Parts: sequence; structure tokens; C-alpha cells
Amino acid sequence: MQAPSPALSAHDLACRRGDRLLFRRLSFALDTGAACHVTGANGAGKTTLIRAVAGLTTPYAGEVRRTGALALLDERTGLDPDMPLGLALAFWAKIDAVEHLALESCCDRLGLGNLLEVPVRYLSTGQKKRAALARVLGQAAPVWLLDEPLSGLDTASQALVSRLVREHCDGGGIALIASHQPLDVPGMTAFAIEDFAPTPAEADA
Ligand SMILES: Nc1ncnc2c1ncn2[C@@H]1O[C@H](COP(=O)(O)OP(=O)(O)OP(=O)(O)O)[C@@H](O)[C@H]1O
Repeated sequence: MQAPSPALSAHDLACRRGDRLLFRRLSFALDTGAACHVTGANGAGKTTLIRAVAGLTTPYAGEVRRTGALALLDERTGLDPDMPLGLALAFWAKIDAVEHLALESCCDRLGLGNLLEVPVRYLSTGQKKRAALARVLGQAAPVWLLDEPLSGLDTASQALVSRLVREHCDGGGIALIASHQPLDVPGMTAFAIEDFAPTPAEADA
């Protein structure tokens, strides 16, 4: 049986952090092939939104609906700092049921081939980010949630991320991307988290 088309939507979502309402009445709907760029100032709530959509934070109001498996790029890579990169990725590949050859091909795609013996703690910021992206790629999940996928990356790697998102969406995937930097993904929609900022009265309620 064919898997249903992926879909991701939020309906009247509101999230609080501590005693502060960050955003409210936030809605979007993404169907197969769609990418959406979430922008916003530091502290506006982009990571909170990504985590709420991922189901890692309970929204204050509203709901998220998703069809299809999820791959999340978070600020925490989850890669064991004491393991060589190859083994650290293999740990997740086992959990994600990714075959060895597929993992190898993702590592090659992200230019990690010559780093697999290096302990994760010795990797640079950009190298760690590319390793986390390799895991996302390997998961072959139709729905991608990418929190700051470009931060710490050089120009060539930033272009590669745009290319990976394009290919993912061209193949029917969905990507919701929180990023301070622009991405080169034709047809990508965008919204600013500030568009859903509470009024002062709502924020204090
Ligand atoms: N556990 C927490 N308890 C209280 N406040 C929190 C908590 N986590 C985050 N916050 C606050 O929530 C707000 C939104 O944080 P969030 O990380 O979602 O912002 P962001 O838009 O992703 O910022 P940046 O662009 O800097 O990554 C910030 O003011 C932050 O200090």
C-alpha cells in the first residue's frame, strides 16, 4: 500500500516560555513538496515553534497535525562527543533503521568521509552541523524540521543545505525551516514569528 502524502499543519498555535506568551494564533499548512522559512529576531520563539511542531514542547493552545515520519535538526546534535564520528552516526543509524550503505552515502554527500575516525568533540561547529544534517538525510523521513540549519556553515555548505532542501521537496517531502539566513529554495513560503506576537494585553494575560 502506498504511504499517504505527507502533510504538516498548525492551527491557532500559542506557546509560552516561563511566564511569557511568545506567539499566538499561529497557523500554517504545508502539503507535499512545500518548504516554509520561519524568520524572527533572537528570542522571538522560532526554536519554541519548531519544538512544539516536533511534539517536544506542549503548546499553550492550538494543535499540530502531521502525516508522515519526522526528522528534526536541533541545536543539540545528540552525537556522543567521545565517539569517533562514524560510530556516533552508526549509533543513530541503528535506531533510525538506516542501512550502512545509505549512511555512508549521506556522509559522503555532507563531505564527512575523511572525518569518520575523528572523535565528535574534536569536530568544528560546521562539521558537527554537517554531521547532524547527515543524520537527518539518512532518516529519509518525509517531514523535515530544521532549526538553524545554516548556522556555523561556510558558503559552500550553506548552498548544499539549500540544494538538499530543494531535492527533499522535489521528491515530495516537506520542510519547515527556522533560520536567520536566507535559503535558495524556489517556491518556498515564509512567515515571521513576530506576525503572531501577542499584544501587550495578551502577553500579560
Ligand atoms: N525553558 C525556558 N524557560 C523560560 N524561558 C525560556 C525557556 N526556553 C526558552 N525561553 C525563552 O523563550 C524565548 C524564545 O526562545 P527561542 O529559543 O524559541 O527563540 P528563537 O527565536 O529561536 O531565538 P534565536 O534566534 O536566538 O535562536 C526566549 O526569550 C528564551 O529566553
